[in-house]
Amino acid sequence: MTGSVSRPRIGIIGTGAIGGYYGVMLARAGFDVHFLLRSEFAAVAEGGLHIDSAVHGPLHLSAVQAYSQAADMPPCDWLLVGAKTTSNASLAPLIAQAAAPGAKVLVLQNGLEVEDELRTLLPDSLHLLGGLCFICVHRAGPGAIVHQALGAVNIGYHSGPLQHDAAARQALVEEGAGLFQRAGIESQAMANLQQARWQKLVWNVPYNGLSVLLRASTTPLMSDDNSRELVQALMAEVVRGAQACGHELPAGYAEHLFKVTEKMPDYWPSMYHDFLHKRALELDAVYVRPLAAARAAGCELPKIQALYQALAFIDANNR
Ligand SMILES: NC(=O)C1=CN([C@@H]2O[C@H](COP(=O)(O)OP(=O)(O)OC[C@H]3O[C@@H](n4cnc5c(N)ncnc54)[C@H](OP(=O)(O)O)[C@@H]3O)[C@@H](O)[C@H]2O)C=CC1
Ligand SMILES: CC(C)(CO)C(=O)C(=O)O
Repeated sequence: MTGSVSRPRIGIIGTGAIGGYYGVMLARAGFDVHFLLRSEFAAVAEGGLHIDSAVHGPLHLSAVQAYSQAADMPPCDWLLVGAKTTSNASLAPLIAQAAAPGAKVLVLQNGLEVEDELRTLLPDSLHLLGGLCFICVHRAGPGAIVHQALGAVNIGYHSGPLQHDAAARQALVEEGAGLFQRAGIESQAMANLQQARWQKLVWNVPYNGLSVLLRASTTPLMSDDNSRELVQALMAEVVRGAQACGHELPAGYAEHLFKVTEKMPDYWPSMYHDFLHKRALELDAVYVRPLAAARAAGCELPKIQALYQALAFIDANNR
């Protein structure tokens, strides 16, 4: 038995900052949420999930339906993937194990083409969607998540049984956005997932990489003339790359994100946390694939290329 249409069963594949935050919000809204964990399983099964949120105050989900094996999870109607892109290939069998027939798999990750590898490894009967999270969250300890700001999730359809039925595809994406909206989270259905992914890269390409390269969070990056100029130049290259690939981003989008960042609390992007904890950096998703896509469209992005080369060196020497 899966959940009902009005109360679908939701599985979280990878309960870190993103998976934990959205999973807790959905559970608090009354959804039947099941959490797959790895290193933090024992701590969460015993003590629950704690969110220290600057927006909602302290939140505690005490009775967490926690699993250390996907095979033990009940069949889920929606699966939210909250692990890093660097582990996608190894996640595919876990997703398939936890999926109800015809389930919707929503990949809550940054980067370009992150669904492509998963698609080849998942059954054709599963819908694959991408979700772009505009949020500042990080893990502070086992089962402990800090939510500093924002929270919206924009969703688009990638592939699956509805690939050739635009109206049904749109309805499914709206159903996904509706889950988040019912949990008080802003969520929009995006008509074009690839464009939405390029749009998100306008933020992640400069700030994720520069935080690692310069060991600097957003406040110092936004307080220095040289780093401000570099952020703007990198943003402009992402916009150019997107354009070369056929995605005209909304006018003034880079300027808008630059201003949003000036108003954000001081923030260390998720790539910096990976660097700090000696985990693999999401370089393929955030740099390699956008660079390759732009190059294939005849567009070189030299500043992003240089940033990537420096990060690849740092990543190789950090593990
Ligand atoms: N943090 C943020 O503010 C934002 C993050 N993003 C994107 O969201 C994605 C997730 O990032 P984030 O939440 O920060 O990452 P985290 O490192 O906090 O969380 C990843 C989680 O996945 C778990 N995991 C990985 N592999 C498995 C597995 N095989 N079985 C079970 N659990 C597994 C990890 O467990 P373990 O502890 O064992 O490693 C960890 O709990 C990334 O693509 C990131 O770029 C997007 C927007 C904002
Ligand atoms: C841009 C930001 C900080 C929130 O909008 C984010 O989503 C990220 O860290 O990837």
